[in-house]
Amino acid sequence: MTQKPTACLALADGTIFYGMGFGAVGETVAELCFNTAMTGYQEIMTDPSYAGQIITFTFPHIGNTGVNTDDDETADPVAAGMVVKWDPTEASNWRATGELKSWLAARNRIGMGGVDTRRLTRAIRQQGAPHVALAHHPDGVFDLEKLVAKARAFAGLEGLDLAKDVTCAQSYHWNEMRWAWPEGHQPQTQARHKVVAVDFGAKRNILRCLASAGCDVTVLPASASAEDVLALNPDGVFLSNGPGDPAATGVYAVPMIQGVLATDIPVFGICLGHQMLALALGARTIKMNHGHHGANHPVKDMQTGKVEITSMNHGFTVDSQTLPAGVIETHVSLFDGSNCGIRLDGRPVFSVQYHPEASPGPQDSYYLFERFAEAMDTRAAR
Ligand SMILES: NC(=O)CC[C@H](N)C(=O)O
Repeated sequence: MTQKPTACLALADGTIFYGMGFGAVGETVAELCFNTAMTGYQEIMTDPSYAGQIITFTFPHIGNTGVNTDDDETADPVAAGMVVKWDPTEASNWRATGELKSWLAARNRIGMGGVDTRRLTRAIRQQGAPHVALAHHPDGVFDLEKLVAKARAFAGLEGLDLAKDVTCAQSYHWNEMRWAWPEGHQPQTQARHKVVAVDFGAKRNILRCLASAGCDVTVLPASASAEDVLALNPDGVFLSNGPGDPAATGVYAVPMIQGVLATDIPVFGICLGHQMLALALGARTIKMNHGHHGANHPVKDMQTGKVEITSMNHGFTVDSQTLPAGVIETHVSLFDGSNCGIRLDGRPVFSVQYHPEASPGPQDSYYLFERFAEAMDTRAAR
């Protein structure tokens, strides 16, 4: 780096990384993770599950496709900041309607380029997701001691209910479908099933996938009780992804889920929804060393032996050792053997740790939305 650094990342262990700031000016503290996806930085930055985290992108060219008005997974970026190898260049893509840098600045998020992201990623893998302070000051003046102290003072994501910060304020209706079709799948143009989706920080493409599988979706805030959910007389209940510690959000969500499980209504959960379904069934969740964040994670379907390439974003995991009798492990990560899916024996209740809606990522797992719709068809036919 020949220019004077304008950004600085301080890890709680005292390690300092310098780079060039972009986006918003200021300071922020968070947990640091790395994401290995080669595309989809806009979807990643706006995934509500990233609340409380700064993302290191291992793919070096971030920003070159700009930003557009279609790819946000929620209204604002939710990740606390981004760290990249190269300073983003000007956008060059037919879909671009703006530049990453000004988009980040307008949304008050800090970016830092010119970083040795390989070294940083190794640090994350070795020490576990570190607590960090990220500063962007155009004058290049940093109080390093204060930044390290800020990073140390950050308590981390364990025990944090962040779903309450990113859930919708009020219930709403969703019927927008996907724009593109995964190969071999057909859109269901008739909404056949009334689904309640409980929003712990839902990505828009999940709601689109539900609509595309034939669901008429009513989204409820995370604080919804079982009575609120059942009052809508749903054909199926969906539990969304979301940020933070599943055990903390589970304090109020688990009783809701257990109330739903007392009926015969089909239930489908993704990521945080998967973790909290597991909690509701009596399992435990634990914090991972550095989590899984990327768009190429191989997962094995334990029933068929088939491997799916999946999109992932999680820092907690269901401890498969604690799955009670009657809860079947359906999917397992081929990277580390961690749990990636469960189902309740003999019941249309299932969930996955990964993201079948992709955004970004491969479309291998879209069948799960259709499986949910089929479960509702089966119940209706009884
Ligand atoms: N994408 C998600 O829903 C993330 C779930 C949870 N917050 C985790 O980090 O494990």
